[in-house]
Amino acid sequence: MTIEDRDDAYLVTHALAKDTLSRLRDVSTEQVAFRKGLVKLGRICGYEIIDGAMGTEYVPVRTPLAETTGERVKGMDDVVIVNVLRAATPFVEGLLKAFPRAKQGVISAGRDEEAGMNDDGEFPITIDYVKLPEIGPDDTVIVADPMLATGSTMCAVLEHILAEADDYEDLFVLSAVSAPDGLVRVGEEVPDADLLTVAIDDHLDEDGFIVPGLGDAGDRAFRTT
Ligand SMILES: O=P(O)(O)OC[C@H]1O[C@H](OP(=O)(O)OP(=O)(O)O)[C@H](O)[C@@H]1O
Ligand SMILES: O=c1cc[nH]c(=O)[nH]1
Ligand SMILES: [Mg+2]
Repeated sequence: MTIEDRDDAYLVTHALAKDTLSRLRDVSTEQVAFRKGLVKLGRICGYEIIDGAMGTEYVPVRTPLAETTGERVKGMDDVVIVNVLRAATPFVEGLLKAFPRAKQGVISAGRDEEAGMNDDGEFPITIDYVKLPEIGPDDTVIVADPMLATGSTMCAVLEHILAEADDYEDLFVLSAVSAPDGLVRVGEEVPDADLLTVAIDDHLDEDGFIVPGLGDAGDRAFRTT
């Protein structure tokens, strides 16, 4: 397993995850390669969640030659993936390669960049659309957003999810790059969530961007400015 348990989060340490994230960070990686990189990273993270959190059960298998015992991943039909629009869309596309039968939720959330960060390091968040599947006690819920900066978006998103779902098997917050501030904030506000990320970066700049980070993930994937 290539997940490292730290005090503030679980780190996905798979070599391919690090390689893919480094290409995403590169300023010369253009839109198509950036989007494909997010898809790839989502798939790798999905496999890591399967390996680290889901486990297998024994099943009888008949090969062309004999009866034998095989293993099957448990709980693949009890997975909920929440796509935090918009930057998570390619990331979720990759996750769905690992969890093809996942139930899917969508929450459209955006930071009010014009209002800016307040003195507590928080952004006002606008939530425009929420559509979630039914979430039950057997479900592994994965809330995906490639960037966890101040944590304002994720806290607002989790508030909506928890208002509709009070019982689940596991709740993962999955990001590609996290800032220490965001991890602390989400960890304090939703202690029940397991925070999973590929990298924990150094700090936030005065505009609330992760440094070194990878810039604005939504803009780079969707070619907006
Ligand atoms: O932790 P926070 O400080 O809240 O920042 C993280 C959020 O910022 C980005 O979204 P953005 O608001 O840029 O929307 P977009 O996905 O449409 O680009 C990113 O995808 C996160 O949702
Ligand atoms: O660094 C950041 C912070 C928020 N959103 C992004 O896309 N990048
Ligand atoms: Mg953005």
